[in-house]
Amino acid sequence: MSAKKIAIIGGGNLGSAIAQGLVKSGFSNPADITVTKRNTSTLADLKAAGVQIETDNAKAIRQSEVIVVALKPYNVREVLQQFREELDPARHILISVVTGVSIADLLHIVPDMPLVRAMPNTAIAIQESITCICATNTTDEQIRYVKTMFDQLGATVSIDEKLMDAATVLGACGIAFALRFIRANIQGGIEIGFDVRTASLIAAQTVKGAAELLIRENRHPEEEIDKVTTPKGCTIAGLNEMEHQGFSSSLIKGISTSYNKIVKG
Ligand SMILES: NC(=O)C1=CN([C@@H]2O[C@H](COP(=O)(O)OP(=O)(O)OC[C@H]3O[C@@H](n4cnc5c(N)ncnc54)[C@H](O)[C@@H]3O)[C@@H](O)[C@H]2O)C=CC1
Ligand SMILES: O=C(O)[C@@H]1CCC=N1
Repeated sequence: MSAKKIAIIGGGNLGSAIAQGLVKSGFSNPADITVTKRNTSTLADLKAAGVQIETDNAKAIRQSEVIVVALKPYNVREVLQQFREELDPARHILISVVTGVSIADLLHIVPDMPLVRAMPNTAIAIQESITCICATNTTDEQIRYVKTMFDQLGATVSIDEKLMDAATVLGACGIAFALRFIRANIQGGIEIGFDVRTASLIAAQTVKGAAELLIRENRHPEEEIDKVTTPKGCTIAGLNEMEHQGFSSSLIKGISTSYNKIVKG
């Protein structure tokens, strides 16, 4: 269990998912986590789990050593300005999970801070995130701490900051892309005869199995696809029809559109 106290500034979708993961993993004692939000009514479950809920960011920062900033990109600068006097480079580590706001931008507001940019996804709530990280002004001990924390909440990859926007699309937006793929499978499953609950279970477990084949066995997708596609069989017939309809192309174009949205606005 982590001895450090953690403040999560912005208890929205991602901020509260991080708090849930920290509690579930046992990495932090719930009482050592403070989540802030202006309207705290949506944080009742975290409160019931023993997490401290606050509206006062300055107070949360004063009582913590690790500060996770989970604010929207458009208000992070303004809110960070409001509590920057509370941040002490000798005491605090700042972790920003904010999309598209660079280390240079953040250091402009809070100079000299040990700073980590991290890009997790919402599966962090159940310790299944992939979290990409990069850091500046951090000691080896601080970066080890942050990596250990995110390792408890899934898997961690250290990347160059220039890949952070790409990490956002592939890892964080990727949850929505994967879920839309599963939803389409469920809709197809219902059309060919399953009730929605059974179709959902089969579709989700099948995607989980496919992912585990890659993660655990370190295989290339096409190697596994070859094992499924019987010559003249139904899999290759379906796959080819999907490709004629632009399946891979639409995914690649979607990924590149998401990326351009971050980079070009
Ligand atoms: N939702 C996701 O899957 C992911 C989001 N991100 C990034 O994480 C950040 C947060 O995203 P979400 O959680 O989706 O947004 P959100 O809008 O759900 O959460 C932001 C929270 O900050 C709160 N807030 C606003 N002003 C505040 C203040 N002065 N003090 C304390 N709290 C304040 C809002 O009430 C809101 O609950 C964004 O920068 C987003 O791009 C990154 C990866 C994944
Ligand atoms: O859609 C967004 O802008 C944020 C960033 C990654 C996931 N959600």
